[in-house]
Amino acid sequence: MKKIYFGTNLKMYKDIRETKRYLSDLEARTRDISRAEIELFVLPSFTSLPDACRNTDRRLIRLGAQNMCWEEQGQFTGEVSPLMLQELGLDLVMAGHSERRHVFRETDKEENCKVRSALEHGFTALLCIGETAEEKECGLSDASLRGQLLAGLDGIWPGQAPDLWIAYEPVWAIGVEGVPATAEYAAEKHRVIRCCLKALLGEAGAQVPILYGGSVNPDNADEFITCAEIDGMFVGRSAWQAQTFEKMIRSALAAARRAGK
Ligand SMILES: O=C(CO)COP(=O)(O)O
Repeated sequence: MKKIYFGTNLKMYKDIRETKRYLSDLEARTRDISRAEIELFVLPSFTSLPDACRNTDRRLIRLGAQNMCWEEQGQFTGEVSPLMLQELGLDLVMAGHSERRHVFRETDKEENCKVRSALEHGFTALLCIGETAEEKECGLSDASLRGQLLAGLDGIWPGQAPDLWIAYEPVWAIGVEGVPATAEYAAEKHRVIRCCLKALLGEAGAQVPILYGGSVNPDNADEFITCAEIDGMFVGRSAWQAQTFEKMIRSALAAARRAGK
């Protein structure tokens, strides 16, 4: 029985009070699901993190940051350092979300610095990768994914693989304008990613969880999760109501087990 990963990125939504209410609701609703079966995580806004950390049972919901600076301290106005996140006792740090790469123009090199720093500071690092619509149209999806992995994981060694998660989020599939990938397409790209992880990290690369994200919703989650290649779901909009997320988790988990996962 494989552990199934379910996570949500709250992006720039929910204030401190809303985040607190959401987390306690999600915690209560999913308490009975064995954490040997699922890994549940939430990435709130920076301002909500201290309160979220104080009030959440971290055995039930792991908490992470949506972004982080790779430097410990210095003249980096507006950035949040790994030491500051360590103070909160966070579990994970995300790097390379499509909105960071494409709205804020972050580079592969920067994502790599963040992944390295997150791992060095004892966090689980969640590296997001995904091709753009143009790359897909030009048949460059696989090359783009390989490139982002090669650059993003530069300097990472197999011993660090147990603390590494990957999210495959095609840029064209994310957000209100996004069109979800078909499960078949997502599974195919997960195979490309797995192959690359093995080439980079050897056998340790075979164990790194790969999550799919991009317009996951209650109608398509079961189909994604029944694919052998897909280890979990990374959800935006459809997870921001605890009740909807709970239903999605229960349904997807049951579908995964029926599929023999
Ligand atoms: O960006 C995402 C998760 O990080 C996905 O967002 P949506 O599920 O809203 O498309």
